[in-house]
Amino acid sequence: MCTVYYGPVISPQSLTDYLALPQCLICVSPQGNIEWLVEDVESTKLNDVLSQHDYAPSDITLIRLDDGEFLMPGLVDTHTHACQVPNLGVGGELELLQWLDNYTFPTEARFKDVEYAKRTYPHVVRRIVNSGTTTCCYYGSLHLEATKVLASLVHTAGQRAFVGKCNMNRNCPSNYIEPSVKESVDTTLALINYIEELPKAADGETLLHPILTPRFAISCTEELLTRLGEVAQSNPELAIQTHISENKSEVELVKSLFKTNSYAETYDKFHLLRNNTVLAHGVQLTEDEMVLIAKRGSGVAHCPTSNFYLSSGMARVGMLLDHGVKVGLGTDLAGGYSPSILAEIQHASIASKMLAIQAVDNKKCKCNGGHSESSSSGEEDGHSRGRHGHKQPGRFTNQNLSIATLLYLATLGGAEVCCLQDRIGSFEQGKAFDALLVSVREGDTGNPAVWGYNPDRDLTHGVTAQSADNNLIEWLERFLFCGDDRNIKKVIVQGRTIGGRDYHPLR
Ligand SMILES: O=c1[nH]c(=O)c2nc[nH]c2[nH]1
Ligand SMILES: [Zn+2]
Repeated sequence: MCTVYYGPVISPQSLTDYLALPQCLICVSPQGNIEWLVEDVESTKLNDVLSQHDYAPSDITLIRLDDGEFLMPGLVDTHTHACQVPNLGVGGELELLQWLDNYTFPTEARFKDVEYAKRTYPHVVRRIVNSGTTTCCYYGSLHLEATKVLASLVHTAGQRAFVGKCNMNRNCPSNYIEPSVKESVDTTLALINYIEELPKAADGETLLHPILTPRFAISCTEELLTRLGEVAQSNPELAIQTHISENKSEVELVKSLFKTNSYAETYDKFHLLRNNTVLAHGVQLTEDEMVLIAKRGSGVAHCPTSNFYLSSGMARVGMLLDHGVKVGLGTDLAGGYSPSILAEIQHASIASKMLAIQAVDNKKCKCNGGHSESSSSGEEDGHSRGRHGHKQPGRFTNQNLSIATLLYLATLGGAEVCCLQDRIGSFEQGKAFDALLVSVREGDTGNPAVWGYNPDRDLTHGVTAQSADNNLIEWLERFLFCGDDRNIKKVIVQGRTIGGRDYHPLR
């Protein structure tokens, strides 16, 4: 039986535009795909529309959204570390390389104990799902068995995901390092095989995918990257995730270890930059690297919470977009301290505003003469020069990210980074129904912030057609900036509810 949702719907369209449809009808097939969508349906016309699609009301399950509720595409987390969740919110006084040695490697080393993984990972996956993440790119630890536990849990939960086991055979502590290239590659292949052999839904599509996960260039020898590049080349569909250019000391170390001119060039040398590569961070990327990444079609996981927390800097998202690089958002737990992509939306917005403010300040300095050019995080910003010698920004460079752009990065942009844009990220006929049912009603959610403490706004008395689309735009904005998991009533993947406040599987 099909499920038909009726009510307000938000759906991204492009980096600069999204649909806010107050009275939308979405029909979801038993397989969880969007059969059809009708944008403007008055309540009185509901049965007419159903019968136009050859349905009698008894043929379908109708879910009418309550006042103050809306549907939006599920959030995509393009980069997180399941094995660092036990360390959330600790260690933020350090920068990347010291933080890895002092906090992160010891935390991940505990997953050698499979029983620890079995106790820990269920909470990790549940928390991430209930945060509204319908698709997630997970890093596991370097351990095969613990990462199989993670993969099985994600599979059972029904989340759309990529799960990878870290490859790391140098510059790591002796109790948390792979003993040989062979062991690293063999266990990687074993995990890929394990994930591919997990049971498939009879009529559904595969939600869980393996992903090649060289931790970062510093923790991999040339021989290991060569072998991983070969694995990648023999399997073009296999996704790849790694870190790139997060921190200045890291970038310098990579260039000296590999004798390359840039971090991106290093991965490219080993055939690891391609259209299904997810590159976390990119804070320090130069414009030449952006050009190369765009040429290879790789995507960047922008992780602003982590970038602020570990004092890495602010990724130039606008410039990446102007170079045609695909960009999504990532929580990067536990470099980031929130499992919610909403926190990344908020921090991405702030980071873009900081960059815009700095750009204006730098420009004023130049106009007054005498100051050297600087950019927030790189040594150059490389735009073509205008008549007065000022660099000319593109459409997004140095601009505040708009609500439309933030929404896009969190949904369809993330889907592009994962090469899943034909399946998820927006509501379109034929796509999978991966969605959130959001409520902004205070009484419903226990989150007064979203309702704005305004006694004159009483949704219980209904939304008028005239005011509805304005309200909807406002609801979205409030949810993105003041919302949290209390506002997410249902987390839906491939048509199936897998989490959210209303999800009580054991009852
Ligand atoms: O934010 C990060 N988290 C990590 O675990 C990591 N490893 C390498 N580089 C990293 N960056
Ligand atoms: Zn990371």
